[in-house]
Parts: sequence; C-alpha cells; structure tokens
Amino acid sequence: MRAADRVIVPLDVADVEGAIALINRLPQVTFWKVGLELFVSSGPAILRQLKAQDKQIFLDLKFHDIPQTMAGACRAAGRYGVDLVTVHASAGKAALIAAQTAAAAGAAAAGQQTPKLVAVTLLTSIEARSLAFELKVPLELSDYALQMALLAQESGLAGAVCSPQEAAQVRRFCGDDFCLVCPGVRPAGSDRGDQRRTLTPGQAVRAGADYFVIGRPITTAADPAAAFEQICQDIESENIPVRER
Ligand SMILES: O=C(O)c1cc(=O)[nH]c(=O)n1[C@@H]1O[C@H](COP(=O)(O)O)[C@@H](O)[C@H]1O
Repeated sequence: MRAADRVIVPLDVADVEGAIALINRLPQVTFWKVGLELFVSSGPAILRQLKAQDKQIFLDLKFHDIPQTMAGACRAAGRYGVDLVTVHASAGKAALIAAQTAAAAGAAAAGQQTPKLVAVTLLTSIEARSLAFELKVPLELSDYALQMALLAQESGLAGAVCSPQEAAQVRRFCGDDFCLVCPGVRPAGSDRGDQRRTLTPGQAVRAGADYFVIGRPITTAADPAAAFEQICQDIESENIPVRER
C-alpha cells in the first residue's frame, strides 16, 4: 500500500461546501474521514460525493450505546458502502458483536462491501492523569488501551483506533491481521492542539500503525498539499511495507 493511501484526512468542517472545498484542494488524498461535525450538520450527502470520486471513506461516528441501538446504527452505516466505521470498545462485547453482525447484514442487503469496524480504545485526547482521576480507571493507560483492543478482537472486529504510543504493544498482542488506525500523529514541530498522546509519522510507522488520521497539521498548513506530501515522504522513508488488511 502506498503511503498516500494510508493517510486519512478528516473533513472536520461545518458543512458540505467546506468539505468539497477541502477535497478539491487536496486531490491527492485518497482516504477521507467523515466525522461527527460534518455528519450531524449535513447528513450523508458528502458520502455520495466521495464515492462518486472513488475515494475511500472512514465514517467516524464513534457509536457507543446498548447492543440494540449499536446494531441499528451499524446496519444503517453498512448500507452506505463506506470502508471504515468507528465504535467505542467500552460499549462492551455484546454491543460490539451486535454492531459487527448488523454492519455486515446492512452492507449485504444494500449490495455493498462490509465495512471494517474499528473500536476506539481510548481517545487520544485523554492522558494518564484523566484516565485515573476523572474516569477512575484503575489500570495503566497502555494496559487499558490494550485490553480494549483485545476486547474488540475477541468480539470479531477488524481492528482498533489507538494512539501511536500504544500501537506497538497492541500490534504485538493482536497480531499482524488486526488493523490499527492511529490519530494523534504529529509531524515534528507541529502544534499538538488537544491531542495528548502523540508520535511523529515516522515513529507511528515503526510502532506498527496501518493508517494515520492526520487533520490540522495538513488542513491548517499554509500549503496543505506540501504538508500532506511531506508526511507521505516521512512514512515512505521508513521503508516498512504494509499489507492490505
Ligand atoms: O476516531 C478517530 O478518528 C479519533 C479517535 C481518537 O482517539 N482521537 C482522534 O483525534 N480521532 C479523530 O482524529 C482526528 C484528528 O485530527 P487532528 O488532531 O486535527 O489531527 C479528528 O477528526 C478526531 O475526531
């Protein structure tokens, strides 16, 4: 897989017009993420636009609910013919299994390929102190993230979303067939913003990430195309081949 196909850029904008402007500005991006802001404001229209342009789509709505509701949402998501869909691992095993089964059924009924369901282990904006003192989780952060990834794997999901800081450990325990999607990737010197557990693109490749979700370092750069290209070169220069998962 080319580096350019592994960098997923989020359409973190307020409306479809803003999204189309960004897509047109970065024709070299092949994988776009549609997240909460755009989907809640504008609905699925952008998915049709992206499909018409043969782009890969990461539908990142981070479902977290009871099994019945997760199943309904994932069945509907499966009908869109998207490539990746997020759920929260902390919804629990029954919800994850229901989500996976329903996504496959929704896709099959609509004649689409089944999306890969990936479970968020622990948001990359959360640091160890918040996990312990706000969320009251009595585990080391890296252990908690690993347990959530293992839960996703046991539930039959294709992969997990984790910080690149936990990617090496998750890869070691979950094996080569498990898909690792890493946000919280920051080229050296770029602003961390609200991200708390970050690594550079090169470090994230070495840790075993398959996909990198990188937004503001590209979209707010003076030259977004150059920023995207530089990140692709950083990934390519590590010379670590990745297989399709
Ligand atoms: O599921 C995600 O994509 C996600 C999970 C997570 O733990 N952290 C995280 O930042 N993300 C998403 O990844 C993107 C990161 O954007 P930047 O911080 O601008 O690079 C955002 O669209 C987030 O919604």
